[in-house]
Amino acid sequence: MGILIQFIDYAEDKNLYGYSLLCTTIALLFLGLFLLWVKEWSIHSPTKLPIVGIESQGYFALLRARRKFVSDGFRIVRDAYYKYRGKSFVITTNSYYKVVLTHNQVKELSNAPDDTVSFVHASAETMMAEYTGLSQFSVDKYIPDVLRAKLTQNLGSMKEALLDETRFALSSEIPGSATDDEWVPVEIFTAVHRIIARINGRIFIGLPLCRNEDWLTMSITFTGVVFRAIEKLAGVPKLIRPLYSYTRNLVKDINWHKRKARSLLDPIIHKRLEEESLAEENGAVYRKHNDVLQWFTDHVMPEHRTVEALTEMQLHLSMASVHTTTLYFLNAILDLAEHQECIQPIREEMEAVISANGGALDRTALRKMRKTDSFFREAMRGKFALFTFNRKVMKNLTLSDGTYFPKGTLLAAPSAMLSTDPEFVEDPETFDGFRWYKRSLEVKDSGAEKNNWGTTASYDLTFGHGKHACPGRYYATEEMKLMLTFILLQYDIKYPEGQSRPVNFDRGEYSYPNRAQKLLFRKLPGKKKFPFL
Ligand code: HEM
Repeated sequence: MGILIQFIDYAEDKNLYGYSLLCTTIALLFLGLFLLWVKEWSIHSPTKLPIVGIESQGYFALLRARRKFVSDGFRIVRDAYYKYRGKSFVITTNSYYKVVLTHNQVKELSNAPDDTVSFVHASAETMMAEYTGLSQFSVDKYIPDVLRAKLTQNLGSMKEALLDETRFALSSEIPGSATDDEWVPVEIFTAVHRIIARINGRIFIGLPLCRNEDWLTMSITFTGVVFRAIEKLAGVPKLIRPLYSYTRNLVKDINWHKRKARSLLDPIIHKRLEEESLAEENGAVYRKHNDVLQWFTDHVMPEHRTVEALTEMQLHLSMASVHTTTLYFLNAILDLAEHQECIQPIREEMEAVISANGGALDRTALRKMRKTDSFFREAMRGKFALFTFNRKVMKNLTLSDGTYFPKGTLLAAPSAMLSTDPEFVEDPETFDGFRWYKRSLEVKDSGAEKNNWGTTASYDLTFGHGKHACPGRYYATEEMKLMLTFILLQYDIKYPEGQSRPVNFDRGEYSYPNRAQKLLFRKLPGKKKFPFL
């Protein structure tokens, strides 16, 4: 202290007082930043639970653990899941600590109020919303509210649009064979991605924009652009993220997509709004469009009836739906091409239920395709995502088993582990396409729907569970069944000679099928089996 006073006296003498004050301020600032840095990059847990994935103490060990999670996250979580069986633990992912919940804890939290555990705040944090600008409309809950209130209920009235677009999408993306005997190679990832983006576009924004190539490309690429920005941000400490994001202009591509999407939607939204107000002025009835854009327009507060807000919601919707459904369908079709023995029983069931339904492919027929249902559900066990049911604790919380979570803790359920745990699934290592179908035959009427694809449980979390369970899941499952029906009633599929189901590639929290894989398609001989094809 004496030295400091002497230094200040000296500085005053030498008229250096202002200069030394500046130096001290800068030094304190750096000290503060350093302490914040140490806090973020030190090994600590939000709770007293064991931390997994870190091999030793110290800053560099934590850095290594975060990198390791990206390459080996599935294995690390699997080892810990069985080591601490029935108990929760903490994992350091590439950027956060997350508490990994048990299925009983998922059950307890599944309908907890949003001011206790929040889905939206967890998404905003993990999607780095403050940099990527992705929180604005999810916080308003417009998207899930509209989907819950309108989408599933309107699937019946959208039947013709769904059939029309599926037919158009398949004929556009799957090349026809010249002769019935010819096998044609199809880049299956690209084809499925585009088919799903096309069908979603028809339901989300309608004709003609859904067939616009720019819109199609954007609804496919937006997710990748956002996730690339998130991955880059996750690799740098929180402290320098604002500077990093600004200097690297990470949101440049996101903003470009938003501008482009706005320019495409602008004339459509304006036309619709003008026609509606003209009809109102003339006392005429405005015939509303039957698509998600119309439902959003009707639902939002007046200040959000703008091109900017409605476009942003459409981009969010693409992000929630296009990649997820593509990865799901891709896993299933790769499994189906491998399990040739399942193709004919599924095809026969499709033909039988459609014939019994008077030749119509509608929701009633789709619901009765229980072998298809079972196959899809089996295809996703242990794949897709390491975690779902992501939540953020909004106030200090103690669960009934005594586990304590301080405010701010991020929670997640190990969905890939639960769906491959022998406690919940008999003989989990075996792929059995008709597992859930056989189970549904064993249980009597009321229990049968538990085996339905799309029904969630605390140990079956592909679509999450509880009050935030995916509101698009009934649409997604019907869309995928529809696609598969169109494929199997018109084509045979198989792997190119000498190839078989490629193993998925795990990266961080996600599991990806091989995107370069080709499948061979061959037109079935004879005339079309049903008029809707
Ligand atoms: C196979 C495809 C899909 C999968 C695997 C999937 C999976 C999920 C999961 C795991 C969640 C979180 C649930 C939770 O934490 O409890 C979720 C939420 C959500 N999904 Fe999906 N989803 C799919 C398709 C779709 C589609 C097609 C749409 C839109 C039409 C959609 C819209 C949403 C929305 C808006 C949420 C947020 C729900 C909320 O805020 O409460 N998803 N989805």
